[in-house]
Amino acid sequence: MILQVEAVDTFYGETQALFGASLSVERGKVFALLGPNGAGKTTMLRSILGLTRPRRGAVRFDGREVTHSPTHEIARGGIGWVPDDRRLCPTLSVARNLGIAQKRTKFRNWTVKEACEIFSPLEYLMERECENLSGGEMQMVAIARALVGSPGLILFDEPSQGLAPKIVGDVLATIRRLRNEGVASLVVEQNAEIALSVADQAAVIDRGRIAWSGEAATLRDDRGLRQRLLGVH
Ligand SMILES: Nc1ncnc2c1ncn2[C@@H]1O[C@H](COP(=O)(O)OP(=O)(O)OP(=O)(O)O)[C@@H](O)[C@H]1O
Repeated sequence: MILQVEAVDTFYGETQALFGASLSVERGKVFALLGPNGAGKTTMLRSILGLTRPRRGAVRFDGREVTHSPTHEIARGGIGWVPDDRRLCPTLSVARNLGIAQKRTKFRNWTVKEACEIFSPLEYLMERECENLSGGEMQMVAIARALVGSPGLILFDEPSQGLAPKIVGDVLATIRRLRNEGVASLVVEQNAEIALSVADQAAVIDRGRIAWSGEAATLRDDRGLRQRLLGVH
């Protein structure tokens, strides 16, 4: 396993958002965490990165406990993050945004050039300031930025949000390509159909508790189960 989250309880002040939530992501595989608005998906990602620290439970990345490590150290260890609002430096060029994110880790080390070969349209945008990109282009830059950090695992927060169907297709194809390159992904999505189309394993979170976990194919193929867990067809 590249990531193990074990029975975490995470709070915002006195409000508990995760209740004994556990999940495990296998090396080089895609894991989908599904659930409705406010279920705790983003909180799970924040708990893994130490942005909102779990009060109880443990987070292990690449065999090492990181529950109490500073966020920058967790990221440097090889966890990439693609936040739902992208968080690019708007006045800097694509090249600068990627250049400042470049890191070496024990995992495969990616140069800016190699990351751009995965996302071929980026080559033509390198000198463009990020504030002048379309939503889809920003998402591609945000993924490339995660990749030049040479991660063993990338956390995707709602990667389809606000994107046209064609661009969503490109993002899914990219997640599949990263998988072929041995990079694992944890994809948090409200849209189960989209996430299940790329996932190997999946879990459903409901009001801060993991309600189901198993093979993604089981959820993909069982309409009744999907309906019961997610209220969708
Ligand atoms: N900064 C915060 N302060 C207090 N409560 C918060 C904060 N952020 C999230 N919460 C609460 O924690 C719970 C889980 O929220 P979270 O954002 O993790 O859900 P989510 O599944 O990612 O939903 P969405 O898809 O709407 O982002 C919700 O009840 C939310 O209101």
